[in-house]
Amino acid sequence: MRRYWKYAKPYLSAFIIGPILMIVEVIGEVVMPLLLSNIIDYGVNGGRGIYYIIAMGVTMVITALGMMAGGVGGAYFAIKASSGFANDLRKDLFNKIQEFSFTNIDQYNTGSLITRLTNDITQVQNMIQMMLRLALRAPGMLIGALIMAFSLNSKLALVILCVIPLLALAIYFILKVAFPRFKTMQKKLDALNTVTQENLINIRVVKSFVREDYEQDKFSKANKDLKESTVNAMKVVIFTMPLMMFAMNVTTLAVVWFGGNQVVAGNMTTGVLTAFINYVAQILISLIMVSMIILNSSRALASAKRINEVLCTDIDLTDEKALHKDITVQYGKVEFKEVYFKYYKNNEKWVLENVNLVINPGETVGIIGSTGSGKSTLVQLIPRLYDVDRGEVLVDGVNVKDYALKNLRNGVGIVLQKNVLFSGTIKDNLKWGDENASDDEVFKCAESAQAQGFISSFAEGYETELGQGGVNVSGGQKQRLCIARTLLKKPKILILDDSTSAVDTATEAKIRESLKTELKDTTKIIIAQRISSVIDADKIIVIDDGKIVGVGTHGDLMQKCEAYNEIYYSQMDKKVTA
Ligand SMILES: Nc1ncnc2c1ncn2[C@@H]1O[C@H](COP(=O)(O)OP(=O)(O)OP(=O)(O)O)[C@@H](O)[C@H]1O
Repeated sequence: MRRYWKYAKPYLSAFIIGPILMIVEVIGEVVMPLLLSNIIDYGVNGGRGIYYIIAMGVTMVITALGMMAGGVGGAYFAIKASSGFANDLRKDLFNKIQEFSFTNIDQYNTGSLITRLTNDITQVQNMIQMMLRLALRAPGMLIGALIMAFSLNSKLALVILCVIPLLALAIYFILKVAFPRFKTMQKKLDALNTVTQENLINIRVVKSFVREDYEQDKFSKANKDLKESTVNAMKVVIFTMPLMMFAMNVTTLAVVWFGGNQVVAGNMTTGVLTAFINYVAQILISLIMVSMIILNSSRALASAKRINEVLCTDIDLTDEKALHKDITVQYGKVEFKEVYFKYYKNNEKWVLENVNLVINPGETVGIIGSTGSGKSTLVQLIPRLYDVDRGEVLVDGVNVKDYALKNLRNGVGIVLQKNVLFSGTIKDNLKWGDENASDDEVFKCAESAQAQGFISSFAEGYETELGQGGVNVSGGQKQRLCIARTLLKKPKILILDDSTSAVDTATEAKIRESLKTELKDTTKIIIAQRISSVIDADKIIVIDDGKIVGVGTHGDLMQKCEAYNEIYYSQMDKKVTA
């Protein structure tokens, strides 16, 4: 609750004025039946005449207008407060996700995060809006109508009191059943969002594998699960309304029966009975409102817990304890000292084991190894995308944990293996590396990444709009744009994680050449599948099953590293066969 108070505070005036205005409506609702009873008893039956009836009628119209103003104002402030609250909460939730480390991101699936950012917040917003409109109105109406009913005829009012505990008990049981069902419903919505999102992102793969039927079945199942869990939860809600109506009708019948007898016996007037029936209706309607508030709150509570889960996630990778927050990467020296790492902390096997390594400023270092040997994992430790479990990674002699994350990552440019572009123009995408870069700088980096040629061939050049994820450029073009984007960052350490795999060898050689001549002082770490991509490197690191099994130039490794020889000859064989 303390967490949510923060979001209510900026809208405190709306949170207070809204319910107060709703009270105006309640007062009107309580007064109206009394005015009606006066018209019947004193105007019609009591013979006070037409002017009395008109005066009462006018009072009723004025009261109704007041009620309308209160209702509209109350609703307006309720909407203002609840949407402001939801807006700020959504923003904070999104910001929190931006702070997530890679490990945190691995914990949640994207569909679930989308549900939490959208539907779950909407549930909380609806609950707040409902609360502000009804939280004072329902109890106000209940108490007001009860007082009026007792003051009109206390014996008859006892009939109403009998039904209240029964209803309260029924609501309690309904809620007990409803809460877990709402929780399940939100989980099913997560699953549906995940299936939908995965399908839409990978629609081209689905089509190329002709797996539409399979995907349709998968979607239908998730959709059916959601439908069933919704029906299951709503059954409880469906049951609430008729139960309330039943109680209302039985109570009204009892009041008409006992009240009617009193009218016949001359102990009660028709006007009072009419007013009484109105109050009974108000009492039961307010009970329905209370039950709706509670029911909706239980749904919103399930959502609030899910939102809280994200907000309370411990960010396992922060720079809070960094000792040198103000320093930046100056030279680009990288050292690994007895580094051990694994993704799943309960696993026995290390993904990286006892890694010791020194990469000097300005060096070009190639990393070679079989798939899954740990190459990407190794380089991701440099900009602290993951933290080591044992040992330390140093940049310019300082532990990466002691840098401000922003400074470290500004100094280390990494082109990830699974890199994506964003919707927007090519220039927008490149400027992602440095939003203040001049056009000349953008052109220069595109040139170095060998992207200038194909960009100029597009009719719109740098203003060409890229589709979502960069769908309208080829794989190799996309890789070159990603490299250019990273070059704009002017990093001291440049890491290319298999970033030229889709680029032809001649273009790749040109990229290597331009990196060599134009980024002389930058430390370049290049992960590659092809030995030809790193053959000229100052140093090649060979990784096998998470361990470094060879470090040296191509010549050194050919002489002393068996694993390197295996890779080399397997690639030469392929070449000969090809
Ligand atoms: N996010 C992750 N969560 C859990 N395990 C992971 C994750 N990323 C990689 N792994 C595992 O860690 C090991 C090393 O993976 P890594 O991506 O570093 O290999 P790689 O040498 O770069 O492979 P490739 O050449 O195929 O890109 C593999 O066994 C892989 O399954």
